[in-house]
Amino acid sequence: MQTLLTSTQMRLADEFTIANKPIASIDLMETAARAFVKVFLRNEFDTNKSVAIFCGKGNNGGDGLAIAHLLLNNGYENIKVYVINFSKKKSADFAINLQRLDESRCKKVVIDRATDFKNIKADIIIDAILGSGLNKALEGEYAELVKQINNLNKKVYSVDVPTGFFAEGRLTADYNGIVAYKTICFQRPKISFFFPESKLATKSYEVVEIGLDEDFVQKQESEFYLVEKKDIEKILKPRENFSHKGTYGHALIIAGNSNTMGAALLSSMACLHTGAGLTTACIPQSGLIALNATLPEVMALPRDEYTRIENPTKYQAIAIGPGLGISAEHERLLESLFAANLPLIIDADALNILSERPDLIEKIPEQSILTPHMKEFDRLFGEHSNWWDRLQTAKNQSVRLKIVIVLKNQYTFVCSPNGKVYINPTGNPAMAQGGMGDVLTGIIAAFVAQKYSSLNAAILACFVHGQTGDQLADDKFVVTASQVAKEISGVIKTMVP
Ligand SMILES: NC(=O)C1=CN([C@@H]2O[C@H](COP(=O)(O)OP(=O)(O)OC[C@H]3O[C@@H](n4cnc5c(N)ncnc54)[C@H](OP(=O)(O)O)[C@@H]3O)[C@@H](O)[C@H]2O)[C@@H](O)CC1
Ligand SMILES: Nc1ncnc2c1ncn2[C@@H]1O[C@H](COP(=O)(O)OP(=O)(O)O)[C@@H](O)[C@H]1O
Repeated sequence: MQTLLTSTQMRLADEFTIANKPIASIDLMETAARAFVKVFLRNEFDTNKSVAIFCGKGNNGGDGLAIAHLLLNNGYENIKVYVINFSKKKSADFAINLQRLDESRCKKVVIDRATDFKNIKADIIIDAILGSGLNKALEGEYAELVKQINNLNKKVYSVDVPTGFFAEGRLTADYNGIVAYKTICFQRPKISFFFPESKLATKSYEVVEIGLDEDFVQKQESEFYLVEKKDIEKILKPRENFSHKGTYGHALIIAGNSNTMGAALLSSMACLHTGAGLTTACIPQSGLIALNATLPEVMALPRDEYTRIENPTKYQAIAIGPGLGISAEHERLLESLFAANLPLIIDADALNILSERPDLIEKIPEQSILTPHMKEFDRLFGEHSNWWDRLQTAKNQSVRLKIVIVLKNQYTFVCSPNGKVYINPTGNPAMAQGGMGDVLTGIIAAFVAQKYSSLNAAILACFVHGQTGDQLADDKFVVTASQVAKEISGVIKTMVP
């Protein structure tokens, strides 16, 4: 897992590295600038293009000055630096790099007022005005300048973080910072990049190593971790010699209704392909033919209005909700399962039933896994106007109820009862189609059946679900839920030891 750091912690890592490694502050800045330029040149190899570099007077601006120098040395002839002189203060490394630049042949203009700023002819803009030192929203001259830069409609590369964008904390819809084409950020992604609101600030981001002490960075106390493939490879267990279907658990999927049988089929199919030893689908009578015809490996437990799950302990995992439908019978079914006090996987309509019964929320068995998307989450725990607040609620509720909340999104947040948030990096917009969540539920059920802890099952499931979608999207515009369900097994095979 990559530990994600706040801006303050990044500054500490910077100080620690300078104090403990044989590298001076100005050289660390040079390393950061080099790392930026490497990615920049890979994206923009036509050195005939003209580049305007906007530099504030802090360390972000210092990076910008060093970048100007490096681009000149890499064949870019048409570079112009705009020094934003709105503040008297300047950082020491900015001052050193400004002197170096003055001694070079680089063109430089000082902007004292946003009104000094004339139409810029450059093909590309590099934004190094303000970085992670941002301490309040942009206003006055800065806001005006940024507005004018955005109005140029040029391709903007931001250094470390778009000017005006908070690297962590609440993001609002009235964002007035730089709109970047790409942000090349240092050592770790910014926590804010994982929130949907970040699309207002940058189309994409790329992280570059700048030589900060990795050990120090990794050991920082954090609430946020980014899951990596190597974590998944560590958690996944191989199929053992002499194992049999009983070894890998029995999963029960309570799902589907007359018009939503597909949800039950998708969950069951995903459960099957993720390796549960046995899968039973608890579906209405009307779905039996469909189930038998499409998923012969799955057993059926016909569901009617009087259905109770006899002996729930015979299942190692019970998932409830996809396409279930909301009714008094289903409410009673959910309540009776809660009474058995076994951890459940709770999705879709089972979540919607809970949002009508706040008293039942208090009775969710510990270690259960809830898989809400944004709307289901807000129905359960109240409206949120931004994702930061929503995630704080998810974190608090996971701790309070001792459950795992899988808050689904492009980057899904897995919130654990220990207060940590594990961010899933896989998945893509080709997966934005109905049924994809049903597949995720089936995958989680299969991992729980195979005796992974609730937290590990959720982390594993989100990763392989997204990874399968990513692989399929290589040559597809859209990826369907059944395609993902069928391909999971192949993807797991590439990651299992
Ligand atoms: N840490 C690392 O690992 C490394 C970091 N590096 C680089 O350093 C960057 C961080 O640099 P930094 O700390 O000097 O701050 P930066 O963003 O340049 O801001 C400067 C000053 O602007 C001001 N200011 C803030 N908000 C404002 C507002 N809304 N409107 C107006 N003014 C505002 C504020 O001054 P104050 O308000 O306190 O007077 C602040 O001090 C980082 O993004 C990366 O590029 C690399 O070089 C090497 C490794
Ligand atoms: N743009 C996207 N990028 C990555 N994953 C996505 C994207 N859109 C949807 N997904 C994934 O697909 C699933 C959608 O779940 P959900 O909204 O419950 O779907 P449904 O109810 O239709 O089955 C989630 O796991 C989500 O992470």
